[in-house]
Order: sequence, then C-alpha cells, then structure tokens
Amino acid sequence: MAPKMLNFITGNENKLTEVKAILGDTVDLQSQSLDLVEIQGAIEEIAADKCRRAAEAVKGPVLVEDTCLCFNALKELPGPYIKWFLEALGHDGLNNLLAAYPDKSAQAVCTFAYCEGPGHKPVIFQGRTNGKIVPARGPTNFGWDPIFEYQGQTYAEMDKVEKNKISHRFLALEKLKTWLQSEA
Ligand SMILES: Nc1ncnc2c1ncn2[C@H]1C[C@H](O)[C@@H](COP(=O)(O)OP(=O)(O)OP(=O)(O)O)O1
Ligand SMILES: [Mg+2]
Repeated sequence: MAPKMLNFITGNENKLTEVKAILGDTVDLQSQSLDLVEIQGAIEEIAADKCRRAAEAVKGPVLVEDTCLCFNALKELPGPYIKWFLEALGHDGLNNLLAAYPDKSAQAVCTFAYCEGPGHKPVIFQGRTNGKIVPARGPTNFGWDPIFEYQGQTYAEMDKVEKNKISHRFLALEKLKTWLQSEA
C-alpha cells in the first residue's frame, strides 16, 4: 500500500528543499533531521541499510536518500564517499584527482529508499545524470554543485527550476512518484 505521507529523514537542508520543490503538493512530505550511520558497499546496499536504520530510529515509515558522485575515470569513485572527499579536498582537490586522466566525465547518482517500518524491506528508486567535472563555477552553497557540469552549465549556475527538471534527484523522484501512483 502506498503511504499517504512521507517522512523524509535527512541531515541535509538543501536536499530537503529540492525534494519539496520537485514533489510539490503531490505528496504530504514531513521531515526529520537525523544524521544516520552510512555503511560501505554498493550504492543500493548503503541506501537500503540507511533506510532500515531510519525506520528503527523513528519506529515508522521513512524515506531516505543517498547521493553519490561517480568519476568514470576512477571506476565510479568517490561514489558514496563524496561527502568525505569533498570535505577533505574541496572543489580544487576533486578536480586534481582527475588531472592524470583525459576523461572528466562523471555521474550524479541519487538513490531514494522507502520502508514501511522496522523489519520491512526497503524499496529503491534511482536516478542518474551524466555530466563532467570542471573547475568551480557559480554559487557555492550546495556541496559539489559548482564542479558538476551538465550541458554547458554547472548545477550551481543553473536556474533551480531548470536543475530540478533534469537532476539525478528529479529522475529518482519521478520513479518514486510512479510507484506511489501505481500503489494507490
Ligand atoms: N547536488 C547535490 N545533491 C546531493 N548532495 C550533494 C549535492 N551537492 C553536494 N552534495 C553533497 C552533500 C554531501 O556532502 C554529499 C552526499 O552525501 P549524503 O550522505 O547523501 O548527504 P548528507 O549526509 O549531507 O545528507 P543525509 O543526512 O541525507 O545523508 O554530497
Ligand atoms: Mg549522509
């Protein structure tokens, strides 16, 4: 059964803002701020595990999201560890990681996981946007957005409405919406 209300558990306000903007009033979106433990492993496993932890923490239905930035020349690393790479290396350091490689292409991957409550199996919805890593351009208020270029513009340079029409998060939420409608 599709939930009437989604409780999005995240410690990241920018994510919450984008999810609200993309879902609009199609869903009743609640939110709780929790910084959940994230395991190592495949992207889907990390999201599913994060979802189980969130369901245990709030003792009810939850939606979580995990974002990865995958450099193709680096066999998809930093991937789920982008948060720590970004904190340690900054935008210049992330560009420098690719200095030895001609291929600057990257994928922004957004994985949502929904779970009905403790003990239930999480359902996964994933979106991927292809782009490339460039020296930072545009406002610096959202993580790696200034170094991820999509069709000539970085995410940071893009108009928010335009970004939310093509982003990895939009593509994943389209799948979530389709699932919610099919279960209704
Ligand atoms: N456009 C973007 N979309 C999502 N995350 C981004 C973006 N730009 C930068 N980031 C950052 C935020 C984090 O440092 C990292 C993603 O790590 P992740 O664990 O998914 O987020 P988080 O820890 O900030 O929130 P959460 O509490 O939902 O896990 O990438
Ligand atoms: Mg996190």
